Parts: sequence; structure tokens; C-alpha cells
Amino acid sequence: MENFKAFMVNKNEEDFTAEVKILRLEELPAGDVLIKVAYSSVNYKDGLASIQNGKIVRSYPFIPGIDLAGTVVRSDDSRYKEGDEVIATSYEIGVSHYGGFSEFARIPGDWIVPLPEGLSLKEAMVYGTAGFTAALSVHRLEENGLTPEKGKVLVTGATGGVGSVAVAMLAKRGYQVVASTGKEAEHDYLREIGAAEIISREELAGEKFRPLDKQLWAAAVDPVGGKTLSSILSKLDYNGSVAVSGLTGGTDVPTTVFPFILRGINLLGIDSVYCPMETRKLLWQRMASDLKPEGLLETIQNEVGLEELPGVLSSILKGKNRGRTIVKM
Ligand SMILES: C=CC(=O)SCCNC(=O)CCNC(=O)[C@H](O)C(C)(C)COP(=O)(O)OP(=O)(O)OC[C@H]1O[C@@H](n2cnc3c(N)ncnc32)[C@H](O)[C@@H]1OP(=O)(O)O
Ligand SMILES: NC(=O)C1=CN([C@@H]2O[C@H](COP(=O)(O)OP(=O)(O)OC[C@H]3O[C@@H](n4cnc5c(N)ncnc54)[C@H](O)[C@@H]3O)[C@@H](O)[C@H]2O)C=CC1
Repeated sequence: MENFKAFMVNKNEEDFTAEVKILRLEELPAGDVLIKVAYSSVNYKDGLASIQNGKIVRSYPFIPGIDLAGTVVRSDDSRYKEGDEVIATSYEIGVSHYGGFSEFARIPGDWIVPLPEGLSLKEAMVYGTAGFTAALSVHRLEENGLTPEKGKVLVTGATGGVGSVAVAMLAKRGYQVVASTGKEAEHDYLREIGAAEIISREELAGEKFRPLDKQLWAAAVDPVGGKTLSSILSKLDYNGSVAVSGLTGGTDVPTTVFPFILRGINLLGIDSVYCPMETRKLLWQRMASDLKPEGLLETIQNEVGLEELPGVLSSILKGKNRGRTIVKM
């Protein structure tokens, strides 16, 4: 049987390890479709999966990586055949089912999306779960009435994965994007990917908190959470919406009922993991067409190999990565 390389984590009472190992195909979990992985990508959740107490991985040893894109090698699912190019993200991938940091993956057919026309395997992973989450956020905001005429849209954690894709996507759709970042050195990058204005992290979520504050934005894409989300809620325009997806700024959100009962603010929860397949397929189609920030995906990405994963995974947890990091197999 064929041997292949994968990045594995293992934990026991004394030890935690994270390293590239050689595996055999029969060591992969059950699944209908065997995929030769072309690219995976690095998400914040993968950073959590690669540390001892990240509370993501359910059992060890394990191959993390919540995203993968590649070519079908073998399939017991009639929807897929050898040679098909596919994307597999979310569900149990990289959590309780061996994930994408691997040259091969065996995945249940129900978790797979055919690569849409208009996207390469590489572009699919420049998006990855972070990009899909940005797309779902924009989709939900527009479902709730957002149009470019309504006003400015704030994006927090703007230099990160979800943030960078959201900035580029919104700008492409004609929105005036206000990007929030703690990184002064990245202002040029943010303007390059479409930010019209930049505000500092401190200005957004400083010490001063008022239950209702000056109305500044029609909507927000927020992968940061914590006090940043509290501040957004009190500064959105009347009937504004915030799509909240993340927790890099903390999990506690001190707020009051006032933004909701006096300004009709909508708090939209964004979950990419169990997003229904119908919406998932629709969004991947849109990410390949009207939501695609043509040209900017290349600016947003950088590429690493499996061996470089420990460094990249550790730096995403420190908020130090810029844009999206893809992993070439
Ligand atoms: C790409 C997506 C993302 O990036 S999402 C952000 C990354 N995810 C996280 O940071 C979540 C990590 N998990 C945790 O921190 C904890 O599990 C917890 C805080 C969510 C809950 O911890 P606690 O110790 O209170 O309980 P359990 O872990 O035992 O779980 C309780 C209950 O919730 C269910 N659950 C756990 N994780 C998830 C999840 N990710 N999605 C949906 N549901 C989840 C878990 O199954 C338990 O339910 P039960 O019915 O009792 O089995
Ligand atoms: N709900 C869902 O389905 C999904 C949720 N997420 C979550 O979204 C968040 C972002 O994920 P990625 O973009 O992959 O991570 P990332 O690390 O690429 O981006 C995070 C951004 O947050 C910034 N940041 C870090 N600490 C901060 C703080 N204290 N205050 C303000 N900003 C801070 C970083 O500088 C960076 O720009 C994570 O919490 C992740 O778990 C991501 C994908 C799907």
C-alpha cells in the first residue's frame, strides 16, 4: 500500500507532539471518497487543534486541517469519480475525522463540494473555511437588507483570514469598507485589498463603553468578538446588522438590551461548520463568480509546505499571520 506524509498531533498524559509522519492509506478513517490533496489551508481553528488544550481535537493521534481541495482517486459514492476536482471543508474534518494536513484524505461524500467552474484548487484553499465564513457573513448581511447605499461596512480583524477575504469581497461588491486592525504596518496591505478607511483596534474597543454610541456603520463583519463586538453593537446605524463569526478578541460580550430594543440591531450568528449543504454549494458558486475578488486572492495568500506548519500554526494563535496561508502538498 502507498505511503504518504501527514502532519500529526498526539497527546498522552506526559506528552504532546505535532510533527510530519509517514502513514499508510489503510490508516485513514472510513469514508466514501479517497482524495489526493493538492492544497489545504491554515485557519485559527487549526491553530487551536495543534496545541495541547485547544479543545478542538476529540481523540488522538490525529491529523488536523479543517480544509482540503484535491482530486478524487477512488470513490464508492456515485456522485464522484476518479479525476473529479473537489473541495472538502467543515463537518467533522480536522476535529474528529482526519483532516487536510495530509497528502491523502478519505472523506464521506456528503461533506464534499464539487470544485465550481471559475475556481482553481489553489484559489479554493486561499478561501478555505475563513473565506467561506466571510462569504456567508456577506450573504447573511445582504439577506438582512444590506446594500452599498445603506452606508459603510466595518470589518474587524481585517488583516486575518476571515477579515482579509471580507474586505476584498465587500469592496468588490461596491461597499465602502472600514477596516479595523491593530497592525499599523499593514495599512498599505488593507488599502490594496479594498479598505477605504482604517481604524485602530483601540479606537474600536477602547476603555470607554457606552450602551448606545454615535451611529457609524450600516453593518459589520466581526471575527473578533469580545469587547469589540460590544462596541460594534452600540455603534451600528438604526436597523444595522453584525455578522459575528469569531473569538480572537475574547468570548465574553458585555452589552445591554439597548442596541436591540432602541435601534433594532440584528446580531447574526455565522456558523460555517454545519451550514446546510444547499447554502454551502450556492456560496461556493458565488465565491467563484459574483463574490470573487478577482486578482486579490493572490495578494491575500502565502504558501507553505507541511514541514512549515508548526511555525505558521503557532503564529496564527498569536494573531501574527496576514491574510490566508495555504499548504501545498
Ligand atoms: C471554523 C470554525 C471555528 O473556528 S469556530 C471557533 C473555534 N471553536 C472553538 O473555539 C470551540 C472550542 N470548544 C470549546 O471551547 C468548548 O467545547 C465549549 C466552550 C464550546 C464548551 O465547553 P464545555 O467544557 O462547557 O463543554 P463541552 O466541550 O463538553 O461541550 C458542551 C456541549 O456543546 C457541544 N459542543 C462542543 N463544541 C461544539 C461545537 N464546536 N459545535 C457545536 N456544539 C459543540 C458538545 O457536543 C456538548 O453537547 P452535548 O449535547 O452535551 O454533547
Ligand atoms: N464561526 C465560524 O464558522 C468560523 C469562525 N472562525 C473564527 O473566526 C476567527 C478568525 O479566524 P481566522 O480569520 O482564521 O484567524 P486569523 O488569525 O487569520 O485572523 C484573526 C484576526 O484577529 C486579530 N486579532 C487577534 N487578537 C485580537 C484582539 N484581541 N482584538 C482584536 N483583533 C484581534 C488578528 O490580528 C487577526 O487579524 C477565529 O476566532 C475563528 O475561530 C473562523 C472560521 C469559521
